[in-house]
Amino acid sequence: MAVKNNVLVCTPLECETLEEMMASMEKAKEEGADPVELCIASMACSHISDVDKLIKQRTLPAIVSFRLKSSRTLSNGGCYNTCLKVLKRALELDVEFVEMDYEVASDANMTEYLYNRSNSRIIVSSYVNGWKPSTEKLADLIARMQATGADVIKLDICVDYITDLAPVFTILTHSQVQLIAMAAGSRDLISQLLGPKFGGFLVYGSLGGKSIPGLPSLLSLRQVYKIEYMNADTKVFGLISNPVAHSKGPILHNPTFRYTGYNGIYVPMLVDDIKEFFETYTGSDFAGFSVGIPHKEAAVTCCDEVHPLAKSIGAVNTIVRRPMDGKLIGYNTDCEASISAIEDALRGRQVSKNGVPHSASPIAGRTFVLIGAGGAGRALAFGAKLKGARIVIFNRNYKRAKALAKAVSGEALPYEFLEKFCPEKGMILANASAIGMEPNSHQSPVPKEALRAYELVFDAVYTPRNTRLLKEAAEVGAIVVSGVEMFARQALGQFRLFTSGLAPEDFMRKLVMEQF
Ligand SMILES: O=C1C[C@@](O)(C(=O)O)C[C@@H](O)[C@@H]1O
Repeated sequence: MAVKNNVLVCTPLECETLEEMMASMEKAKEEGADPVELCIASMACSHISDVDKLIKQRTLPAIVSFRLKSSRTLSNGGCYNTCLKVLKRALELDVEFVEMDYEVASDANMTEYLYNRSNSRIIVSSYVNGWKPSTEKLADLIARMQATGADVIKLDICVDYITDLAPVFTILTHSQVQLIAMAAGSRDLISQLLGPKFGGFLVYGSLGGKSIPGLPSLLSLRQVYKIEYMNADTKVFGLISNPVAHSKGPILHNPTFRYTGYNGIYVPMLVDDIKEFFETYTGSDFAGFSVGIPHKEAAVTCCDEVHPLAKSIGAVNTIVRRPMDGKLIGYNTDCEASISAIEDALRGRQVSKNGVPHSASPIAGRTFVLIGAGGAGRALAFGAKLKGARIVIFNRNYKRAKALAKAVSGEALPYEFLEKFCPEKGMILANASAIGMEPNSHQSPVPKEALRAYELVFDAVYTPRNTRLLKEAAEVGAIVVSGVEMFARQALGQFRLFTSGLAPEDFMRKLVMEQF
């Protein structure tokens, strides 16, 4: 049985009135918050007098904070005085935690209160903004903040790239003082998700199931990531992609880690520069990666060794750090996943004369029309070629289409010809472009009438499950194969590589059916 850590999960409450604060607190309790942060600066001026009541009636342990920068209605001078008043009162009322900006904690007016506090623990916070964090600079800032008598130090960090978080993790790991690192931006989600692994004192989650940039939802922290079970030995797996928020990987891999008893976490990583990412995160803690758009081709050059199939495809969607020597090994699980999904669907229909399914690939000798020449397109093209199909490629960037066609001895045609392309009936169509993906689910790469030329239509897009392309293909009588099928199969292949052989296929399939 896994042991729980003692990391606190907190949700900040920013409400205008006492009633709203109380109602949100109840909701936070239901969603699994340990303490709530009562952000008093968010309360309207006329309700500040309710702070006493709010603290006394709280139903969860609380952090009372007054962030000077976010005071809703008060002018600067009034704001500062109100801030001191609120924090002093919170100390008098012995609230569990009182949080204050570094400049407030350094104010002589607070010294006596800080010194004479009884049970309240003091969180001193500072913004790390406008400079790139380094371990030296962060350590220096922490030392200065500690001198105020803080029990806990909080760094409110603003970074441009996911790689800027590496020194933050180093500081979290080595800090002698209890530390909170809060980085709120779309590239910073892992600052909260991995906080418990690196020894963070507390992490934040948002209320109401909504994750806002940089802040995972409380519900996902509790139900998907189960971060209360994370510890220093937890291996980190991540999806390197841009965009990344659409991925269902976390809701598939995380429960599967727990089901198999593997101590791992799978997190979305919004990465801009994959090369820089691997130059920065070199430790064995970062054990494996899925690679999504647009990095699958560049990923090949980041690996120390690449599996022959991935090498010939020229795209990697899975990277494992080999425990023995730390080398990065690249694989491609998209190819087998997509081609086997198409084959199985065709086999469902194709039965030989004596009633036994054909053993040869049902793709062999067929015309395979491919839209897209990126990482997923390359996997499909090479897979179809291996099975003996004739490949015709359409891609908005014609040069890329031609290069891929050359590599698979196929043909590239200008994108405008796609709509009218109908050399024969009964072809196979595969969309490996992002057309039709949420939020553009009203789009389809091929008009409905043109779909009559195809026996089977496959869409690599899996959000939504039933894309417009697939709906229209089904309406004209084609066999349809959803990207969800490919997603499930490629994820199973990844999980096997991540864990050196675990492959709970039935469990993963059931999850996909229930959750997608
Ligand atoms: O194409 C996909 C989907 C994916 O990017 C995701 O959305 O989770 C993960 C990749 O590994 C895979 O090849």
